[in-house]
Amino acid sequence: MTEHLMKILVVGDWNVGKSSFVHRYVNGHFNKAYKMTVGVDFSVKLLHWSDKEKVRLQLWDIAGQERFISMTRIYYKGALGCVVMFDVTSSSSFLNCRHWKQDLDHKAMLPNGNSIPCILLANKCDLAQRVVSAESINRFSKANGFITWIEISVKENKNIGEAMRVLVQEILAVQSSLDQLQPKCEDSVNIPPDCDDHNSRGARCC
Ligand SMILES: Nc1nc2c(ncn2[C@@H]2O[C@H](COP(=O)(O)OP(=O)(O)OP(=O)(O)O)[C@@H](O)[C@H]2O)c(=O)[nH]1
Repeated sequence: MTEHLMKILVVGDWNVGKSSFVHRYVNGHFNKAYKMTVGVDFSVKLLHWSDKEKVRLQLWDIAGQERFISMTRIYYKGALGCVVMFDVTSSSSFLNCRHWKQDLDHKAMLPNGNSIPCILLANKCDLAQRVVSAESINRFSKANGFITWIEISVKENKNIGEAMRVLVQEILAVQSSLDQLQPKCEDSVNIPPDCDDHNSRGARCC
């Protein structure tokens, strides 16, 4: 059985439902009351991905309030994937997703320099007073390098597991293509015969 460990960030403006999303996904409950995140909260979820694979997700729920944002560079280190969330009843939370995505791309990247896989989640679709259209989300998602976007309702438990499955699937695909880029023993540069273990400049493969 192989176990993959994945650090996943959950970012977006304050009050869009990030903590509720993580709580729903990990514990299966919804809390109506708003409790502001201070700094960062962590949760872990174990997925039985297939007969041969488990995925241990480390979810980093980053506070959306402006005054906590200066710490995020440290939080982003080692992340393999990201959820950017907004509230469909708040146009400013949607517009700020550009900032969250750009910030992510500056602070976290794959070993080959590419952006880490990131999904855009449109939360609170249970509410009637939505102000962000599907068409503009679609355009925005494509223009800003998201894997895709999905409409969710944490309150009504709509598309929560599905959205995370799409993200995990993409992370596994990206990680597997990166593994294939790693030099294998037979592909590596031959070490001259006079190089031995004491030569600190000699690159060794296995
Ligand atoms: N109607 C509705 N309300 C929701 C939904 N998801 C979250 N909420 C409510 O939105 C409010 C904010 O949710 P939080 O999860 O605390 O928001 P947050 O993004 O973590 O906020 P910060 O911790 O400040 O970054 C709470 O009152 C939730 O109950 C949803 O799908 N539908």
